[in-house]
Amino acid sequence: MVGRNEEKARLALAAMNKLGFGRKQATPVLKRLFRLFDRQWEPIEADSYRALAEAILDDQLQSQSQSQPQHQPNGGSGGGGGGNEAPGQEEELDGMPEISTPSTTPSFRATPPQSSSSRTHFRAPASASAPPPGSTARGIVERVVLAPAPGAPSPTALLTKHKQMMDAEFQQPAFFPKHPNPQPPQPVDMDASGCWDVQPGLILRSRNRNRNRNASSSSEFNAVPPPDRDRNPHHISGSDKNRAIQHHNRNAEMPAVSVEPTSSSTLINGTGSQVQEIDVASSPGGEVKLSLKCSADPSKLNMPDLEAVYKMVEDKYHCSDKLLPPDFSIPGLMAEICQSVVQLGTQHTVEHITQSRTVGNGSTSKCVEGGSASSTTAPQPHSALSRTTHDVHDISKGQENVKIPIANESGRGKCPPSFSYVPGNEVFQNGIVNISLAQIGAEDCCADCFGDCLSAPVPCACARVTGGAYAYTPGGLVKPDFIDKCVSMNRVPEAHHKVFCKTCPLERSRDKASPEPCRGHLVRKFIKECWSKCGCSMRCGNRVVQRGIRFNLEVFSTGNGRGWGLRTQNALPKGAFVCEYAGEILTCAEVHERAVENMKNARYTHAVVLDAGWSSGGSLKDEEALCLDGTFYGNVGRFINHRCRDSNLAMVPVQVETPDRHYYHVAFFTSRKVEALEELTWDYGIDFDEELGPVKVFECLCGSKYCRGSRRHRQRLRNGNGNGTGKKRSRGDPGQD
Ligand SMILES: C[S@@+](CC[C@H](N)C(=O)[O-])C[C@H]1O[C@@H](n2cnc3c(N)ncnc32)[C@H](O)[C@@H]1O
Repeated sequence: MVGRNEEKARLALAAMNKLGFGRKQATPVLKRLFRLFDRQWEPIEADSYRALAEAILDDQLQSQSQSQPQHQPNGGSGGGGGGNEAPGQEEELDGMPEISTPSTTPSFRATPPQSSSSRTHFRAPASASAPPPGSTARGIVERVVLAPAPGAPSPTALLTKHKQMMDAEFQQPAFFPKHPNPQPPQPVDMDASGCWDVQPGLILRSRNRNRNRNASSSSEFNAVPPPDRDRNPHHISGSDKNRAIQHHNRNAEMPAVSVEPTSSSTLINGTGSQVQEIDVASSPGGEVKLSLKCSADPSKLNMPDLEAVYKMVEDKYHCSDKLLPPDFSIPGLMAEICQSVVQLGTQHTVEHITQSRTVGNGSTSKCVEGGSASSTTAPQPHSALSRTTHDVHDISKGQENVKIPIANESGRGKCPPSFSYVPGNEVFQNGIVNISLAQIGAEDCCADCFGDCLSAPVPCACARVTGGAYAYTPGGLVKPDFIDKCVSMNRVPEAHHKVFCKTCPLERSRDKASPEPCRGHLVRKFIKECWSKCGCSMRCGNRVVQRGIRFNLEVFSTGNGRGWGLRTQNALPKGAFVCEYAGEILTCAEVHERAVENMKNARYTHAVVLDAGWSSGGSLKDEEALCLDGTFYGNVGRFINHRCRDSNLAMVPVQVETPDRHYYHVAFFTSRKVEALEELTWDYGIDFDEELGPVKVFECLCGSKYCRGSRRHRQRLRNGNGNGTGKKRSRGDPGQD
């Protein structure tokens, strides 16, 4: 074993030698690391001996700071830089071969410059350098280096980790960039205590690091001095709290930057642990120091092993299905680390990570997501549903025929709010959807057909719904005249036939005791597709919607206040099926309840009323008055934004599984040719002036010249000088109930 160690040590020292570290300097550090890593070579050899090189660099810096009188710790010998070893620890790597230092200049030399004024370091104030009273034990300094992430980053790649045993005298852990800078850095004296706060309570002044050196002691920081705003030229008000904040140190020579985590990155799990502070300090020499502060009940906290913390965080990310969650962010990752420190550090009171699998900015990873594989979604309150991460490469996670990426032009890793992707509708709770083969009579299907109904000489029974002619062309498009009629229904609803319920379930859902009179429901044109009882094949031209999305779509951030939107990657002809609006099938009453609840949480309910087949004079039972809610379970249809009048999509009710018109598919077809990358929009048919009690209608930002929901337009109507058409009912608005 000694022979193997000898050889390993020889190679390690040779590698260090190439970096300009002599044997004398490298050997003691190597010995320390060897012991620290339980005599394992793997962590030492990893990344071309990176841990070793960094530890040597640390030693160099430490020994330099030790040599500075103002930072000389009280007593104790120099640190590891000179290779001082505790007695009795020499023998571990006996037989280490002598390696001569080459006289040639190495590719980069990490040897510190001669004078302390020409090096860069971060150091605690002199007063903070003294070891805590009575402290003689070796402390553990644990460092997290956020490494640059070339290519697709992984949490493991982002975190380079090593631990370094340090003597108690080593009070000033130095922070380095990942690679030593070949150019000697500019002289910097980074007195962290010189950084001030601009936001008391949010960003704290740097603290006495020495207090937190004992691994088993609880965290203790210096009290926060009041901010000296007069002296701070960069005071930023609370409204700017998500921005990077410039701090200046007291002598205003060395800038430091403090970055607060965004509010979402501090939304952590039930342990209540959050990143209270993320400080980023930079020096003109290009060095950057990051520090995290999180807090836990000091009476319960025992500093956990950093490896365990890393493992906990890595486990969470591995659970996010190989890809990083789309809402991945560095502050989110830091939050995970803080959270894991606290969780592990207080493990005797908090269960291990099975309780919490949050990743990124608080989204729950897929591996614990309940999902919705069954045809009925869970009846628990949705506010309590766990959150789902999105796959930026395909928001449908493989559930559609095509991948539907989330375009992220801003490059900031932004992501749509969490919801569970379902390619088709799911019954929530009380809604009755009568889907049974027995219900499909001979008149509702074409059992005798074969192959493609569209190529048969006589249209089949399924075409009866569309007047005996198929709505689709052999090329799979909806015929232009059919689409035009659907469009016209949205553009001039008053010119189309409406039915009026005796007692309207929509009104009942809002006020059961004394519902308002029905405001009418447009009688829409349906398409009936062939289905299971039909004799034709799946390739029959009368099966379009049921075959799913065919065109390449993408979800994108509109960037103009309308949130996320849907667009096509390629040009689309008129009449092309884009997608359906899928979601939970709820009764109108259930949706209204949800909408009111969501409103309290400043969240819109994305629901569409399935009233296209409500018949005249009837009195629909509550459980038959259905809606589709895509808020929590939905497909890409939930991203289609509203555009007043000249939208490029038309909504068509399509019957697939049942002739019962209380339930149908809400299918979107292009109402005209659409250009590549053009946003896909639909006129929700909203009356923006309608009062819906607690449920608010959004202010329309569609930009159409026909816009009826902009603030200006509504103001004009209120002032009486608009040409409003009077009150009309909003029916298909996925932005309200
Ligand atoms: C079905 S969702 C559409 C997707 C949504 N933009 C998102 O980010 O999830 C409907 C919601 O989008 C927003 N929205 C849609 N069209 C809009 C428009 N023209 N102007 C302003 N907001 C709009 C409203 O908040 C509405 O409640």
